[in-house]
Amino acid sequence: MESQANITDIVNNFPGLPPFPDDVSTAPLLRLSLGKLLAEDIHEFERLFQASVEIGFFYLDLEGSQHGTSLLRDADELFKVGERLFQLSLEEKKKYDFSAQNSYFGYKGQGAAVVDQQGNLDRNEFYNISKDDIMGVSEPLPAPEVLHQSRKQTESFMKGSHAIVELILKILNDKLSLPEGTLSNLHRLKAVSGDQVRFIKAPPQPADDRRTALGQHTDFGSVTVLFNRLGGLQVLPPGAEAEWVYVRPLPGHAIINLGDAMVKFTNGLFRSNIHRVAAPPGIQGDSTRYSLVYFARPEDNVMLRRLEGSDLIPPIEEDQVEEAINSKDWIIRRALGRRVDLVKNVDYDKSAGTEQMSRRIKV
Ligand SMILES: O=C(O)CCC(=O)C(=O)O
Ligand SMILES: [Fe+2]
Repeated sequence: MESQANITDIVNNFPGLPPFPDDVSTAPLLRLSLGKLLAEDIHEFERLFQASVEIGFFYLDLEGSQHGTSLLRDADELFKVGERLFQLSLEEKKKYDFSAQNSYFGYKGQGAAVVDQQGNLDRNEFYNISKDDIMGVSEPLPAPEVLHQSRKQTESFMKGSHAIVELILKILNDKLSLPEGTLSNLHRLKAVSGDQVRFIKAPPQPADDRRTALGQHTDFGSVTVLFNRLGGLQVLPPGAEAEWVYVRPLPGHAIINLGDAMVKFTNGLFRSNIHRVAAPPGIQGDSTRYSLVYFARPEDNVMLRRLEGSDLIPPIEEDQVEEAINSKDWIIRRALGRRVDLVKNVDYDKSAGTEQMSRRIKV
């Protein structure tokens, strides 16, 4: 992996927010450029492939291309929407908790999910907006006025993020020498899928009781486009001896990571790295943390199994059994399986993803 020297030359902190401390360990993620990927820079394609195999997380520099700067503008607007959304009363927000209908769209209150095997509860709120709702592929869900008013911005952010996902999938498809369009045909913008935008708010935690706000997990889908501004996101690099390290937020960048579906499609060639959200480090811990995420997932009926057609994808081993599960069922199991308000006795392991495979520890 590259050293972090290449990020010291950019503006490291977000205006109006306390700085990320210099004395905590950070993940040396590759910093890729959207402009270079769009210009078909083959060295940049190679780095994307490398990041997908080695850790499954990287920064994407969005400055310097029109697509990137317009996505950054949309993200800025939606950060403001997220603040207004979470300011609504709890009573109002709870009207949009659709989990009882087996849906992971809408509101999730703080403390609704367990974050570890000990049963500790999460410390953040979510609001998930369905791509299909915004794109007119499904019936619109009830939503608070602030979200009705920002539908156009949400649509623009979704399209911009989805286009980045498509670009990444196309490059990885070519790198794997899969038949043209294999990956993008499983992620069509107008097909029914669990793609969503997520707003997250984590309030400051008491100084003497700072814990995990969002439990360790791998993302469920294919490609995640994440915007955050305060530290707190941590990744667990591969290997038995690995320790949690922070991902330092960088202005002008998205953090991109691969999810379980990409691990399954490539039978473990690509990684879906384990990550979690801890309290923001140092003086950042006194501020409210917001994130904005676009999760791209395979279309609902896509089976999550090894793809045929690439010599680079390892074959299924003799003692390996592939579970027959489609994208929709996988996501519901993972998204709702750790909800204490829905499941009587949460079986933490039953709703696990590809963590074991991603840790690259042979058992
Ligand atoms: O808030 C963040 O930085 C990460 C959130 C995350 O990992 C998720 O929502 O899956
Ligand atoms: Fe995540």
